[in-house]
Amino acid sequence: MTQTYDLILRGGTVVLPWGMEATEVGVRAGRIAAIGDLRLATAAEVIDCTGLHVLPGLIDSHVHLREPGDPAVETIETGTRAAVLGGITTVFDMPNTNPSITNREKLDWKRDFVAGRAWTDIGFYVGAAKSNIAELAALEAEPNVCGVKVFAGSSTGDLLVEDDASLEAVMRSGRRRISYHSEDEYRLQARKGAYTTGMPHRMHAEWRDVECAFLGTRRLMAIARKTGRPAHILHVSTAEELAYLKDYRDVCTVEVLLNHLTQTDEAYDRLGGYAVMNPPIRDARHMAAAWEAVANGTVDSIGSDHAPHSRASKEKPWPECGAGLTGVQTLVPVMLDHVSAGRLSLPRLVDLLNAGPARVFGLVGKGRLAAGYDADFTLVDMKKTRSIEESWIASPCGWTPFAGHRCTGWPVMTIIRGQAVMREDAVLGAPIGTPARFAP
Ligand SMILES: O=C1C[C@@H](C(=O)O)NC(=O)N1
Repeated sequence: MTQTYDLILRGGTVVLPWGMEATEVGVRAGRIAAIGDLRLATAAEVIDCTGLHVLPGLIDSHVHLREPGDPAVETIETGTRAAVLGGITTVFDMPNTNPSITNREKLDWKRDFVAGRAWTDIGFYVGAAKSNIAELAALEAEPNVCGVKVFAGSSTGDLLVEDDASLEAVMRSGRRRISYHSEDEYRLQARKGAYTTGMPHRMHAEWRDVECAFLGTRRLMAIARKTGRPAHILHVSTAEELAYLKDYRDVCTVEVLLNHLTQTDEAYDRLGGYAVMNPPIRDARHMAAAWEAVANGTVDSIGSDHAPHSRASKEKPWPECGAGLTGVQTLVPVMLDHVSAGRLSLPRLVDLLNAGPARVFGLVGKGRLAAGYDADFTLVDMKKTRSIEESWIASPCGWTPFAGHRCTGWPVMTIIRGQAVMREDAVLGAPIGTPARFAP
C-alpha cells in the first residue's frame, strides 16, 4: 500500500541523533511520521532539500522578548519573527519584562497573549523574587513553563534574589528547571563606587570581573550540593567557573552564549555600548575555555541571550548604557560559521541547540529528529556565504553586534510542526506558534 504524507523532505543530508545520513523525512499531522527511503510514498508537498542539511528545529533557550515592556524595542511578534528568519523554531522567553512575570496572573496573561502573535513555539520563564518563593513550586510545575529564572546578581529589570537563605529557599522549591544568572551581588555593589560615568566601555568587564562570576557560581554550587537540587547555570563566561563546574556535574547543567564564543574584549573598542552585556564579554583566554568546555562536554546548551535595548540606550555613556545584545536572529548563522571553521561539528551544534535544551528543561515532543516528534526543522545551506546586515534584523531596535560578520553556512528554511514559516528571508503564512510543553 502506498504511504501518504503531508510533507516529504527529500534529497538532503539529515542530522539524526546518531549522525548524518542522506535520507528522507515524512511528516503527517505536524509530526515526524517516517525517516528512510520514501521514494514510493506520495505527499501533498515535497520539499527539495538537495544540497541542504536538514536539522531538527533549533531552540534558542535564552531570549528576552520584552513584552510587556517596550514595543519600540521588541515584541513577541517581532522577536519570534526574528527567530524564524534566523532558523529558530522554539524560544524560551525570559521574565524580566516590565512588569516582570512573577505570578500566575501575569503568566496566564502572557500565555493567552502569544496566540496569533508568536511565529515560533514558546516556553515561558517565571521570575523568582523574594516575595514569590512560596508560589514558585506551583509555577514551575505549569506545563508551559520552561523554568524559573533567578537573578542572583542584578541586571536589567527588577528581579533579584541574592542572599544565601533566599537562594536556598528558591532552590528547594524547584525540581529541575531553575536557571540562574550567576554573578555575586555583594561584590557587584561593593565595587560599583569605583567607577564613574564616561569611563571606557571595557570597564564593564573590570567591574563585573572574573571573581564576581566565580563567587556567584561557587555560592550556587554550595547550595546545590547542600539541597541536592540541580541548578542550570546560565551564560557561564569564565575559564575559572568552567573548570570548577566540571566537579559539580551531578548538580548542574551549563549554558554558554553565542557572544562569549565569538567576541573578545576588543569588541569594546569597536562597538562601544553595543558590546556591553551581563556577564561581560571577556578576553581570549575565557573564549578559549568556553570552546574547550563545548568540546569536552561540560556545556549542555548554547543560547543567544537575545536582549534588545534601544539605540538611544546603547549610545549612552558607560555605565548608564543598557546591558544586553540582540542575538536570536544571528545565533544560527554565526554558529554555522563556527562549524564551517571547524570549531565544532554540525551534530554537536544540533546537540547544543536542540537535544541539549530539550534534555535540560524537559521539553516535550521536541529535541530529536525521530518518528513521533514534532516536525520542526531548520534547513541550512552550509555552502552559502553571506554577511549579516542590520537591514535584515527584524527586531525594531534595529541593530546587531554582528553587523558585517561574514558567515559560511546559513539557515534557508524554517519549518514548524510541518508548516514552512520562513523560506529564503520571506516569513510565510501567519504566526502559528503555540506554548511549548514541559515535563512536570
Ligand atoms: O542578564 C542579562 C539581562 C539582559 C537584559 O537586558 O534583559 N541583558 C544582559 O546582558 N544580561
